[in-house]
This record gives sequence, structure tokens and C-alpha cells, in this order.
Amino acid sequence: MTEAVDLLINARWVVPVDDAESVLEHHAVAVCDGRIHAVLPQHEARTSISARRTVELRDHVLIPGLVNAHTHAAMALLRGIADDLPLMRWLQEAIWPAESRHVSDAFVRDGTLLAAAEMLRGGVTTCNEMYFFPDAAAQAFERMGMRAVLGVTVIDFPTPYAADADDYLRKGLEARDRWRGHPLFEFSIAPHAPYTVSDASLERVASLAAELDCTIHMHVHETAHEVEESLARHGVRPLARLASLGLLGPGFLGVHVVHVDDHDIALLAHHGCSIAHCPTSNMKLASGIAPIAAMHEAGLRIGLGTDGSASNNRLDLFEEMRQAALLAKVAGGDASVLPARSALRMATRDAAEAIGLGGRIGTIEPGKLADLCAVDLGGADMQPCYDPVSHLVYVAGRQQVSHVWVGGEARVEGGVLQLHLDNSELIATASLWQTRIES
Ligand SMILES: CSC[C@H]1O[C@@H](n2cnc3c(O)ncnc32)[C@H](O)[C@@H]1O
Ligand SMILES: [Zn+2]
Repeated sequence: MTEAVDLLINARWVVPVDDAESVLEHHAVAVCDGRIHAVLPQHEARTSISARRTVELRDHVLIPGLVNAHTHAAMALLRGIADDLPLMRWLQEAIWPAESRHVSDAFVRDGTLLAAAEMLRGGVTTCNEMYFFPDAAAQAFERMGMRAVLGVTVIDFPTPYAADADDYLRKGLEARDRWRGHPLFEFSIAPHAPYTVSDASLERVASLAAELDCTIHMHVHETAHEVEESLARHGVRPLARLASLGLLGPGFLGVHVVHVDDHDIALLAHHGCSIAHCPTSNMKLASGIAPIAAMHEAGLRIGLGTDGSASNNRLDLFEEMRQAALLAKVAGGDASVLPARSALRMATRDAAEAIGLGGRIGTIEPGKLADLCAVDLGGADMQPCYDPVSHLVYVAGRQQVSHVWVGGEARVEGGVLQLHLDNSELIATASLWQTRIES
């Protein structure tokens, strides 16, 4: 008797990123109705499974689809517009003026399409998104077949999207209602940062998140200046202020979290909060080095994020895994800090848990959604391969991604996006926006 499934993937290695931290050789993953049905040795699959389609990945490692714990997808259209500036000059002199001139429904749709293509091609199947015009972002992610947690953004100044905090919340919640129940989307409440959102707006965020059972997604303790300014304006550090306003809890995801002392870390741990670590963005804006080893030791869940393309300038989680591992070693003066296995977990399972999707994605286990990424380790520049997890972090890059599935649907095959949207369309649209933005 054989079991009928939709898809059987035979891989040289399967790394489920499960509790056992196993690396399974010559295993198969069976997919049915968009979910992982079974993970079993190939010789068993040959006799027990009959698949509508079989994919042979002879030299490949199959891992969970990568999860980008923090991004602003549409900022792909602002890639390279303002390099080599620290955060506040970057925001105030370049990014916010550009956004106030150009951000629109069309900008967000086109920018998100470009970003989703880049992420999917690089093995990223889900992102945690914070930007303006969430309907336009949802339309783009839906067209690309990419999973996302979309932020109901709140910021206490006007932009082309909304006039004030009430307007942001109303528009964001309307978008949430329109897309509720969509298989690719969840919503979070996303106050921008402690220095741009008032106490009154933050209190509304806390009560809405509790009422709607949403995660909260927020930049916090990104720079030394942010902490100093909070002390001067509010008499307390940003995290203490957020705690007193009721924002901290297991659903709170703090982004960056660079300038934290032992007390801040203990506060985050006490409330069961999660972190989105964005090492490239933190380096490029010279924000600093997040104390990842101390935060791990305190039991915090830490996912990896790229931030947007204007501060990174790629949406590449292979790069973030490598940077996270190397930077933590330099910061700790200890080569054993943040080994390859931890970096891979931060880009998959821990990121999924941090953004509230831990029960559904982030590992290769029966019952989880079939969001998968295959990486070809067969090239001469990948040899020899003693440990595929080491290679994923220290050798391979997104150019080795050969196949990507979201909910069991192929999004990348043979390194090529499988969408009714070709590269030339994406490039032409980006070029049109470049002309507008430069004029
Ligand atoms: C409210 S939508 C997002 C808002 O955040 C800006 N942004 C992008 N990257 C960062 C960062 O690292 N710190 C703070 N703010 C950032 C983005 O340009 C939008 O205005
Ligand atoms: Zn950001």
C-alpha cells in the first residue's frame, strides 16, 4: 500500500532545524495539500509513497524557507539612494524627504514586487514587513506568492499615506479586515520607534494588540542617541517607557536592540520578548553591535532581519547569517560564539517564532506549511563538504539557491523564479522609478 502525495523531494541532506538539530542524509520530504506530510529515508519513500511529482536534489541541502524578521520591502526602490550616513542623518536628510515625495500606492506595489522577487530568489519565503500602504504591499506579495506579516504602521507625523496616528491605525486596520483569512498573510501592529510615537499612541497600540491578539513590531534601542534622547525627554530609557505603557510581552518584537544594558536585557527576558537582529544594517549605519550572546544567554528569541534595501543594501539572509556569526565572534573575542547552527536557526525557526508564526513555518516537520528552500552544494567551490550547515553559513550564498516552495507551490526552480512576471518587467519598472526619483 502506498500513500499518495502531491510532491516528493529527494535531497542529499535535509536539515529540519528541529529540536534534535539533526542533519538527515539521503532523506525525502513528502508534501500534500501545501503541508509537510512526512520526512523519511529515501529508500523508505520509494516503497511507501506515490507522488504526483518527484524532484531529485542529488547534491543539495533542503532547509526550511528563510524568514526575514524585519524589512521594509518597498524601500527596494530606494536602494543606494543614501549610503554612508548614520541613522538620524540618513532618515532626516535623505530617506524621509524621498519618502514624502515619492511614496504612494504604486511605489509600494512596484517596490514590494521587486523586493519579493529578490527575497524569493534568495530562499526567503516569509518576511515581517513594516511600511506604508499595506494593501499595495499585500497585492504585490500575493502576486509573487510570498508569505508576509504586514504591519499596521503607526508614526506620529504625516506622510503621503496618513495624516496622524488615528489615520494610520484606521487605514491599517481596514487593510487588515480586507485581507483577513488570506492564507499568505497575518498582521502586526507596527509603531515605528520610541522617538516618533507619543505615549498616547503607544497606549493605543498596546490595547489594540491585546484586543486583536497581534504581535507588535517596533524599532527600539537602535542608537545611543535614541537612548539619550529618551532619558532627556521622558526620564527613562526607551524599553522602560514601553514597559510602563504596556507594550512589552511575548508578542513584542524589538528590532535592532543594539544599545541595551543588563537591565534592559533582563526586562526583555522577563516579558518574554523577541528580537530582530539586523547585523548588516547596524554596521552600515554605524549604529553599533547588538549584544547577541548576552541576549541568547538571557533566553531571548532572536530572528535575523535585513532591514530595508536603503540601509543594507540587499535582502539576503545568507549574508545576514554570515555577518551575524562573524560579528558576534569579533564582539565576544571568542570564536565559539554564534556557531553556524545558531545562525541557521535564527534565519528560520527562531525568526518564525519571533514573528508569531512558529506553529506554522520555520522547521521541516510533519504538519508545518511546506515552505522550503534547496541549496545546491554540488559546485567545485563548495567542495569538499564535511558539514552542510557550516557550508550554508560560511560558504554558500543566495546564488546557490536552486528551488523554493511556498505552501508546496514552486516559486523558484533551477534558480529561476516561476512567476508570470519576468525580470525585464521588474527591471523596466525599477528604472522608471529611478528616473522619477532622480528628477
Ligand atoms: C513607519 S514605516 C517605516 C519607516 O521606517 C524607516 N526606516 C527604515 N529603516 C529604519 C531604521 O533602521 N530605523 C528607523 N527607521 C527606519 C523607513 O524609512 C520608514 O520611514
Ligand atoms: Zn527597519
